[in-house]
Amino acid sequence: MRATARAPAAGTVLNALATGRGSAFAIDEYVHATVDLDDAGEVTGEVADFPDADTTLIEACVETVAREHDRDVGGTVRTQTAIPMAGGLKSSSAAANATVLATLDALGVEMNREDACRLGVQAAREAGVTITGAFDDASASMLGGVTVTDNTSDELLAREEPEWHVVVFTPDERAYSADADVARCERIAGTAQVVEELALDSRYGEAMTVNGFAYCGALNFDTEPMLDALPDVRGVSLSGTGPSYVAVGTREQMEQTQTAWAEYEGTTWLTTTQRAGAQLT
Ligand SMILES: Nc1ncnc2c1ncn2[C@@H]1O[C@H](COP(=O)(O)OP(=O)(O)O)[C@@H](O)[C@H]1O
Ligand SMILES: O=C(O)C1=C[C@@H](OP(=O)(O)O)[C@@H](O)[C@H](O)C1
Repeated sequence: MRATARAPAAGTVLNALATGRGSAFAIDEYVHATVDLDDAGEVTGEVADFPDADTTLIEACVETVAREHDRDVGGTVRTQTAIPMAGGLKSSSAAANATVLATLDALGVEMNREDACRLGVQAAREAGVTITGAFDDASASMLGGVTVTDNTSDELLAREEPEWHVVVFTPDERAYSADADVARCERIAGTAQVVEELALDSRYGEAMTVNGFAYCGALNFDTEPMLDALPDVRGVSLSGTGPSYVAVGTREQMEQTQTAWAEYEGTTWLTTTQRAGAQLT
């Protein structure tokens, strides 16, 4: 019983740590998962090229799906990706979604993608890799496009399919979401509510930029990369709890921003929004 799936990474419009409400958009970069099920009783995870990576999340995803469908399984789960872990680009949500879809397929059971996504969120909570459950990031990755969610109830508030060019800058350091200073984020709840109103009004670019300045302040990240991109882009923000930054706009605007960001140490790349979401492969 082997199955494979892929799920896209994502960038942030609104970080949910302040209010529990968040918004994210899928990008055209993927985490691939391969699930092999047997009757061994134990699930073992592996991240390709990272032998020391924490595999708790992907193992929890296989176990959560099996439990939900009253199955007692063991086996292996392996992810492969070029997306950095703990980079703010939702590799954890993408890894969970790809693993959940592959596990469902290996078990031969069907489930709608929104509910499948909620299983991955449940597993992420169990694995302790998230603060709010991150249904915002998980839904963007599972469904594609941009989503706005309430992570306190795992409810989808809005979803659209914008076509933006995207540029990403990932400094070399890492920032685990579970280590973020939530108390500092809660102090900017008023600003986060303004960002939510902009997002629910489909003003995603402006929402992103307000989110970026507010969360750079709360989480102590440099605002300089945002200033480099402004005023010419549609939106620019710190992604998630950092350290990556994302900007959206036209291809030409993204190329200009990439040139500016190439001056920093780290990796920059151009991509686009992704509208199809996670898929079996
Ligand atoms: N590609 C992956 N394969 C397996 N597990 C992953 C992967 N990416 C992230 N994770 C899990 O998620 C944790 C990092 O979560 P988080 O800090 O939210 O990262 P990100 O911002 O990249 O989503 C890792 O410690 C690991 O448990
Ligand atoms: O753990 C969480 O609840 C969250 C983590 C953040 O993302 P990253 O995992 O990308 O840092 C944030 O953007 C999201 O809204 C909620």
